[in-house]
Amino acid sequence: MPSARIAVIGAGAVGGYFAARAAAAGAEVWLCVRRAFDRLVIVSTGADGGDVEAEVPAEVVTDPAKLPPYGFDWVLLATKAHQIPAVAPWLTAAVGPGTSVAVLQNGVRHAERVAAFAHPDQVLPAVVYINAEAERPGVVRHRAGGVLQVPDVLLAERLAERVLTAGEVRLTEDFATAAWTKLCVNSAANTVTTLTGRRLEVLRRDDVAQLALAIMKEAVAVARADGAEVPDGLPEFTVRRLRGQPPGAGTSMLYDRLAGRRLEHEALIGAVVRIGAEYGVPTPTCVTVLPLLAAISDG
Ligand SMILES: NC(=O)C1=CN([C@@H]2O[C@H](COP(=O)(O)OP(=O)(O)OC[C@H]3O[C@@H](n4cnc5c(N)ncnc54)[C@H](OP(=O)(O)O)[C@@H]3O)[C@@H](O)[C@H]2O)C=CC1
Ligand SMILES: CC(C)(CO)C(=O)C(=O)O
Repeated sequence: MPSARIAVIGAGAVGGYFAARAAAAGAEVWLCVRRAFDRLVIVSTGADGGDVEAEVPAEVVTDPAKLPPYGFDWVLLATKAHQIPAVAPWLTAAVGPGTSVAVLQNGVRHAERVAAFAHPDQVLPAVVYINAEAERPGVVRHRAGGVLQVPDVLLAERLAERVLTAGEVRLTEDFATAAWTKLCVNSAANTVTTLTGRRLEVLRRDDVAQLALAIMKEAVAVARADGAEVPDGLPEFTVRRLRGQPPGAGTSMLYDRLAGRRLEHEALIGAVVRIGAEYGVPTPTCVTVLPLLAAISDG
């Protein structure tokens, strides 16, 4: 008897990695995909520096009508934020009255994104700490991390007990601050890597680090206006930490640029600009770079 039956909608880098963790914890895993693949493989770096591949036991389905009718305990939603409308048929098919929905995405105000599909009591927003890249359908390269930060509510305890492990689900009493803290990081890291077309090593350039700091300082001001208690020194700490990421580590938005896909900029630096405007907090650096991302994304 599996610990839980879960559907992963958005079986890319994040969805693929946490699908693997859920399968390892004994869950029955269904991957809801649009591009079929035979098997999900997680690639990591072994002690000798070579690749280690682990195959994940999971069902792969390409048609929402093919999902089992008996209902899922959990949906792990791990598309990009702007892809949610496109996966509406999957959400409609997979979410029933007894289903909880974990939203594994960057940005803030996660629960609002799935309000059309699930009651707020069924939704668990999650800040994702990982560095992973979907190299092709069914193949995820995991470089670092693998922790979800979630509100300290009953659903979170259930996720830790039945789908993942306690070490992978970190509870916080102030989720808004957690989400904003991560958004401050993404507003800068994802932007400078995507604009330069380079991985996080680009932050070792002092001029690029200065741009990242300017973006993050604006994001911190907006976060605080929105009630988040982001720590002092977050921008400087973040640049130091990102400079130390493993070789090859990029950002989820850079991977989209490299693959010629639409970008997630509106949910990241775009959210800083929009919410800043709501509070009258100026974000001149973010306002300046946002159209560049939009131009890359929309052509
Ligand atoms: N990658 C990372 O290291 C991190 C990412 N995040 C966040 O996690 C979230 C997910 O990012 P990430 O995993 O990198 O993204 P990916 O692009 O790797 O994965 C998204 C997945 O969603 C699938 N998808 C999109 N539209 C559909 C559709 N209509 N039907 C079925 N599947 C669909 C994509 O399929 P297809 O392959 O067909 O496009 C892809 O497999 C984002 O909010 C990101 O910001 C947070 C922390 C780190
Ligand atoms: C922090 C970072 C850059 C790690 O991958 C991330 O969240 C992303 O790639 O979106």
